[in-house]
Amino acid sequence: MNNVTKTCVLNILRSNNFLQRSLSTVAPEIRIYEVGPRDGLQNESKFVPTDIKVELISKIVAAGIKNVESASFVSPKWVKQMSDSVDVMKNIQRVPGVNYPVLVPNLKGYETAKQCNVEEIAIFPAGSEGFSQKNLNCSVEEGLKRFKQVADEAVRDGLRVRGYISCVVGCPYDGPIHPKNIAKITEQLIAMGCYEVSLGDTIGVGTAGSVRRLLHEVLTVAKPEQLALHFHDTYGQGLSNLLAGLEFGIKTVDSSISGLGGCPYARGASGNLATEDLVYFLYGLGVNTDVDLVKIIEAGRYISNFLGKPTESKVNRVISDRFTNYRDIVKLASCNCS
Ligand SMILES: CC(C)(COP(=O)([O-])OP(=O)([O-])OC[C@H]1O[C@@H](n2cnc3c(N)ncnc32)[C@H](O)[C@@H]1OP(=O)([O-])[O-])[C@@H](O)C(=O)NCCC(=O)NCCSC(=O)C[C@@](C)(O)CC(=O)[O-]
Repeated sequence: MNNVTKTCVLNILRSNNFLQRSLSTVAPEIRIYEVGPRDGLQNESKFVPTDIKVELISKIVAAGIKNVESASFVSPKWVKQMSDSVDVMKNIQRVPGVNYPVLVPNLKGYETAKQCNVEEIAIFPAGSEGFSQKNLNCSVEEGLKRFKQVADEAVRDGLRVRGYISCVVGCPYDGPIHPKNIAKITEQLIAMGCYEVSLGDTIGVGTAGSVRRLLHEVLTVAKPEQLALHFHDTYGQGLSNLLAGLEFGIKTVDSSISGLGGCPYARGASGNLATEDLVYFLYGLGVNTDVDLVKIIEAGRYISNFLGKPTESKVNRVISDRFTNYRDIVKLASCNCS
């Protein structure tokens, strides 16, 4: 073995030890925050009728997911797919203990959200100037001012406020984004009263390396329990990015049924990390999840069939119908196929 090979092997062994040590500190429970009915559908050109959206939400909840972002009170001129959000919120059968948050861009959207008796809203400044202009028609600073007005009202009304930051690693218009910029916005969102800030890799360019660099910076202003990870899977890095994030003690993960998703104002953005792939991955880690993968797979097939396109979830694609009990899939994911 030459010296270069020896160094490589040593580095791999060291990183494996590090991985095992850090995985033992991974929380036994992970909170899954489903964004499919909003982030997943907003980019679909075929209009999804209200009853299909409502049925999708109900199937996801029936599978055991407790947080389902269900609608978006943005301008219908900007995102037509979300134009029936009031009807969606009025028609879902709310199950006690389940959180049905909605996206809100400004005070006008907030007033509509309030009329729908929501308990949690999400505000969503951009991490880059280019994306802010395209997505919100204003600068990052103006966006933050606007979102502070919304957060002030919501906190006063006793609602929970979640913050997203988009383009936390890279922007389709401005290129790479410095982690310090994201830490600064995170700090501002927490000061506005956000109980959690979801770090959005909107165009999915992140890697385990860039996610680590980002988290090193953001964790100087926030605790792990104040953060969530939101990865689009454009370059197939979603799960490895997630593993990098879990090593920092973050316990909330956003995902989208069937891997749907993308942003109409972010060129090149593809779907989010698929919920089916996430649940299978968590089974394999032995992380406690009360989610029934068989039912989640059914929900993914339901919406993919409606949209008339194949699922983006690898797990959904390969798990055959012979699995009728999610415990069999847990065994498979744990390599315990007796
Ligand atoms: C922010 C605005 C509204 C500014 O849009 P604007 O055109 O600058 O708004 P305006 O204040 O000038 O108003 C223009 C018209 O829109 C109406 N309007 C204004 N607001 C609303 C509202 N809330 N609901 C209904 N109507 C509204 C308003 O009443 C007026 O109507 P008019 O007088 O012309 O008839 C617009 O840019 C917008 O809606 N943007 C949102 C776009 C969007 O939803 N993008 C996808 C979100 S996903 C994302 O950001 C990333 C994330 C969160 O998923 C994380 C990740 O993936 O990384």
